[in-house]
Amino acid sequence: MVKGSAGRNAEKQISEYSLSGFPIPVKPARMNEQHPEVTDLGRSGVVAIVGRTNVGKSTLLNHLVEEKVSIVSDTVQTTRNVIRAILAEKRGQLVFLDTPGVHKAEGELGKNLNKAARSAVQGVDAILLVLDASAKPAMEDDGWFRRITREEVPVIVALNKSDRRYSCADQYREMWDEVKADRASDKEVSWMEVSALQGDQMPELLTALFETVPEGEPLFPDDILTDYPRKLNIADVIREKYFQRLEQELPHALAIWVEDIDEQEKKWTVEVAVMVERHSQKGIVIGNKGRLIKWVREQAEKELYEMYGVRFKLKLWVKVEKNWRKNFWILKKLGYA
Ligand SMILES: Nc1nc2c(ncn2[C@@H]2O[C@H](COP(=O)(O)OP(=O)(O)OP(=O)(O)O)[C@@H](O)[C@H]2O)c(=O)[nH]1
Repeated sequence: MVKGSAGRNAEKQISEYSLSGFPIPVKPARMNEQHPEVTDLGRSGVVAIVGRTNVGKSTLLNHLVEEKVSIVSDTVQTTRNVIRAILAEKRGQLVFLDTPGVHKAEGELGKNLNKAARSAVQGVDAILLVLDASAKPAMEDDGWFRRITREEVPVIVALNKSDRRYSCADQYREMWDEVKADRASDKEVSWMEVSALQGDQMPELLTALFETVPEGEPLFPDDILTDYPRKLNIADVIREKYFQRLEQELPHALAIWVEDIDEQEKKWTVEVAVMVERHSQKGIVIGNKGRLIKWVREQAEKELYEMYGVRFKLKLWVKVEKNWRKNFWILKKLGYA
């Protein structure tokens, strides 16, 4: 199991990711035999990046992860959160979540924001609250401050856009003090003045994040990291072909899942499960005399050849999974069902 004070959170996260149908094993922590209190594992955790719109969350994330990242996909979601990026390096692994729904709710204060905010930060190991230090604090910032007084996990507050001459950093600190007093909270947060645009304090922020998350095995094994975006992409191409041909007829619960890629120099053989819910839907995705599935395979192989510059052999297996819908619902959110 994942070690560390926030270990339970990480376990919870993993079970949520696993819900999505992907095998995300949790390996036991390796202990250092001479110093059982020390592990050689590095640190890994899930970080929610929150803050009102336009404060620079995306810019900041892009800068933090640079090329070291495996961007999973903009559309890869768990039931609540979008995995925007996974940063894997020798210090460990940081899984960054974006928070769909929060942006939309941000304009409407009160209940909606509160609900979205609550779900955005639930179960994570650390929260990175991004503020625009070059603009006056807004009601939404107050909302976020209030929310984090209630969170037990560590919070780093990034006062972004510190490259701009006009700074409201002090006003944000005052607002935080007021919120704390109002809530009788003794919550401590770490403050950092950064510029995502210019990259100021980005290495320091990354170090702070690594120090904040628990020690433990990486949340995502390396092979999943390399394979994952490619698998999603191949699944997307196949799914798109089905969409082109079926449109209305498409079984509601159709999911494409790439199970395996065997990379030979001249040809990649890919095992693909085409998941449907009921036996009656099997015929639809196979088509009369297998014509549809053949067409989908050929079209997808052609497109993938153009994309990757290597020949593809797609092996499409239609599978009926009675309980697929539950998974499908999640997969749909994951962006490839
Ligand atoms: N001067 C300055 N501009 C910045 C900085 N960080 C981001 N910006 C600018 O602020 C604007 C918004 O940045 P985004 O990264 O899109 O903000 P966001 O918080 O992801 O926005 P939403 O997706 O709407 O929530 C862009 O024009 C960025 O170039 C910074 O450190 N300094």
